Amino acid sequence: MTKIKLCGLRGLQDIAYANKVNPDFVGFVFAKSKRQISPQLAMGMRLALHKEIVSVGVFVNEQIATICALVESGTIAMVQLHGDENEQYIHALKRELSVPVIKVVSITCKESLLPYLSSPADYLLLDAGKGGTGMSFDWSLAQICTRPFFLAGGLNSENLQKAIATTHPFAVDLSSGLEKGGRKDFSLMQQAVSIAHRCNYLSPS
Ligand SMILES: O=C(O)c1ccccc1NCC(=O)[C@H](O)[C@H](O)COP(=O)(O)O
Repeated sequence: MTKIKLCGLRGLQDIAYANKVNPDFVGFVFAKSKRQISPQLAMGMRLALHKEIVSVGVFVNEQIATICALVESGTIAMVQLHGDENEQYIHALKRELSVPVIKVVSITCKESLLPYLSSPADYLLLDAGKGGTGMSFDWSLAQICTRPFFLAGGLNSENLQKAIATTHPFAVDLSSGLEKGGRKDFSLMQQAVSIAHRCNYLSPS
């Protein structure tokens, strides 16, 4: 089984869909974006979400105190850093928190991953660009990733199986590919979870 994160959920309807399709993770975007939600809405969504599903907060160059408040309130149980956060920032965050941290790497060339292979983050997330863009990168560039990673960037139910077979991720992460008319679509969410959970590839550990 490959784990799956459904990112950019924006309201209680999306949570009702997630509870039915049962992903491993859902993502709440707190960064400035068309998918940004408030801490108050996120807390309401967390309360409505099944306990077994992990809620991940997505941030871009956020104040550490803001992230800590969301973890301490129980709104999120994992942190995704989608900006220019360096190792010093991640060490500082990890001194404050005991939840797992994901550092996003934007993959543009063969060398993109190299500086992150020894990152203090618990996981890397390989993406194509600034986040939630629906763009893919060249999956062959994931080959040098010697640690468990999330694969993201332009994934959808058409290309998901091939992406998993090519890169062997710990988990996949989708947002744009789950949307129709800018809103999450139940049947796209259901298809994506079913494909990921049927695939049995493990990333290196
Ligand atoms: O979704 C956004 O708008 C967003 C904005 C700023 C930082 C991150 C953001 N999203 C993160 C994600 O949705 C996923 O981690 C990933 O980038 C999936 O993207 P895609 O499936 O290509 O839409």
